[in-house]
Amino acid sequence: MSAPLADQLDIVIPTIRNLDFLEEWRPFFQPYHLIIIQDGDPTKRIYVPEGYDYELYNRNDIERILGDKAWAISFKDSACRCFGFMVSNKKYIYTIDDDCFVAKDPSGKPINVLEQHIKNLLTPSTPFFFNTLYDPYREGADFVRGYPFSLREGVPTATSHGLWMNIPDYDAPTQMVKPRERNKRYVDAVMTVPKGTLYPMCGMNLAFDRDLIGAAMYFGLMGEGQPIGRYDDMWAGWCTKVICDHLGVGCKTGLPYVWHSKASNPFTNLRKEYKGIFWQEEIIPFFQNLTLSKSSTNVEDCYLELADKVRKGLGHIDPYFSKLADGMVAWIEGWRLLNPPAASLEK
Ligand SMILES: O=c1ccn([C@@H]2O[C@H](COP(=O)(O)OP(=O)(O)O[C@H]3O[C@@H](CO)[C@H](O)[C@H]3O)[C@@H](O)[C@H]2O)c(=O)[nH]1
Ligand SMILES: [Mn+2]
Repeated sequence: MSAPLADQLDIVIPTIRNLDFLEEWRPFFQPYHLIIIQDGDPTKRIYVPEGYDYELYNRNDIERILGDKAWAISFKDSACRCFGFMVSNKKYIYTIDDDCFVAKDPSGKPINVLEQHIKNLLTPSTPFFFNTLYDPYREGADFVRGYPFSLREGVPTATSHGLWMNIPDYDAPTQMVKPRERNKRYVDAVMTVPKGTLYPMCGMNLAFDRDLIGAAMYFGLMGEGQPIGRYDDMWAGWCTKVICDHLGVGCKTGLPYVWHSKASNPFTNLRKEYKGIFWQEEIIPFFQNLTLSKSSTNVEDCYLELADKVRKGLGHIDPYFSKLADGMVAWIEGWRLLNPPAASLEK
């Protein structure tokens, strides 16, 4: 099996259950280093299948490493995975949920998600003009007639958002009215999300370039003690997309697919996400109308400017958003603590 960039990519897995799913992924994942974020009870022992190279962090580790900034990392929510993005020192991250397994393409061939995500990340994005034949850099495709040649070089790709066969990532209301709906449709396409368009980024099967967008991949304040859950990846998706648009880098969605095996409880999910369902009707226009200043030329500065705009622009909805803005600042402080600029390392 191919294991591209095995020395440049970490796999981040949040888990509050177990890691048995890694047995099925072994042919594809074993060459890579894993960063496991153990959520919930830190005294519980999580078994990692033999033969994997990994580091594992539980809540005690997060508190020990981040100290007075640890509060910004969620507890009892998959949002905890972003701590893995912070501690990694690799250029690329792939994150996957522990109930996602190897899917098969229409020919029955098992899908090597890392191979496809890396292809997506290493080929340019086309956010400024939509190519109707989808990914023009793919074997057997190209830019179609009328596509401006001045734009055909594309821009660097920051994120690669994969999809899911079987259990789709639906919100609780949709899941409640369509409990038996399964995604059986394999769409053989990768496309760039156009500039100025937001998208619902799901953390289930996601890869990104840490150098290009890692510092904005904060999954927010969710789970225990918070008024909202299951909007962790959505929050990160909105923040990263406006910053990618500002910095002129791209976000792709489509291939590869994973097999999402388990539907979480829609009633529990409704309790977690209901505030998000009506808050997002104000949050999304906020992001759609947001512009970042020209002086914000790197991800960290963009993110701190965004935190300030969140405090001012969303604080009226609920005091939660001021706390979330504080969390965004604490996240960058933690990011800088664990990822000091290269120059400061030379001293
Ligand atoms: O308290 C928790 C709950 C879960 N996890 C780990 O996070 C992922 C996703 O958990 P699960 O599969 O139960 O949730 P889904 O509803 O299928 O996930 C979708 O909703 C998003 C919620 O944010 C999530 O990213 C989507 O994939 C598993 O690995 C759990 O073990 C946790 O760490 N803490
Ligand atoms: Mn799941």
